[in-house]
Amino acid sequence: MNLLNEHDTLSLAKLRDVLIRLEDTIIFALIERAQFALNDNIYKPGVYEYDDGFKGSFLGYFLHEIETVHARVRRYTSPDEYPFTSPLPKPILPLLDFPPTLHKNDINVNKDIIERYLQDIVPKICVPGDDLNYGSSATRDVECLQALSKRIHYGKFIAEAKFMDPKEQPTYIRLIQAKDREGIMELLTNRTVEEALLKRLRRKAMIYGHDITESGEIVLDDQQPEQNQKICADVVVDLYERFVIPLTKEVEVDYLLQRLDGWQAPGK
Ligand SMILES: C=C(O[C@@H]1C=C(C(=O)O)C=C[C@H]1O)C(=O)O
Repeated sequence: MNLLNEHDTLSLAKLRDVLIRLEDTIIFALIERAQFALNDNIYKPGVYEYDDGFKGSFLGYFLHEIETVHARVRRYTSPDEYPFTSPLPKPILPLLDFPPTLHKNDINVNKDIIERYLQDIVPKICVPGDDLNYGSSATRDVECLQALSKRIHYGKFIAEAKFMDPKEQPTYIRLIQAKDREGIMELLTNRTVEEALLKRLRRKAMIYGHDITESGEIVLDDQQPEQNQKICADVVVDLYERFVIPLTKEVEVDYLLQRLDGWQAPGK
């Protein structure tokens, strides 16, 4: 997808559209996970013994294997990040001329995201207990984590777009040079966008979380409103409010703090 605007810099509007689309991905991934019980055993180390000596939980093993494949494959498209000794084929698609850090970690699930997902989200969306669907549960966890990680790491692109806004750039440069984390955070925060997002998310979670009949009615049981919701809208809103948005902004600030390293403003 082309995320550039008419000046060939990243378009903030297009990036925001991507984040809106990712809301759907995340809600549906959570709905998929919520079909299965908590299955705590997949999060405990020592339940299985792995052939290759891996120590950790079943989910940890699963993620480790998946990320290894991603890293192996990705070196063809982002060779700068993988200092392998053998020469690598040139990427088929030319990489956009962004700072190399923009490409890093865009798929890797990081520790913070995993911890908060396991402590805060899974116990709220799954019934406690064990239905022995370990493979299915772990697969859904991987999908949730990848979607969350992607969304949160999009903060780098968002931050780049904000930095390239000519009206804002001088202020960003001043704050970055002063290493003023709070000032950068304040400048990149857009409360109107955040409020609109949370409202939209609640409606989406409510709508996507209900079945719809062939004539288009939403199946609601007034006697048991909780029972026929596949996912609780409050949990999804809370997830974004306390976890997804703050981490995205953290990524934005971290990205901007290193934005001037080795950079010269055009024309200087
Ligand atoms: C992502 C952006 O930056 C910030 C983070 C937001 C988010 O994570 O949803 C929303 C608005 C901004 O406060 C944006 O401006 O769109």
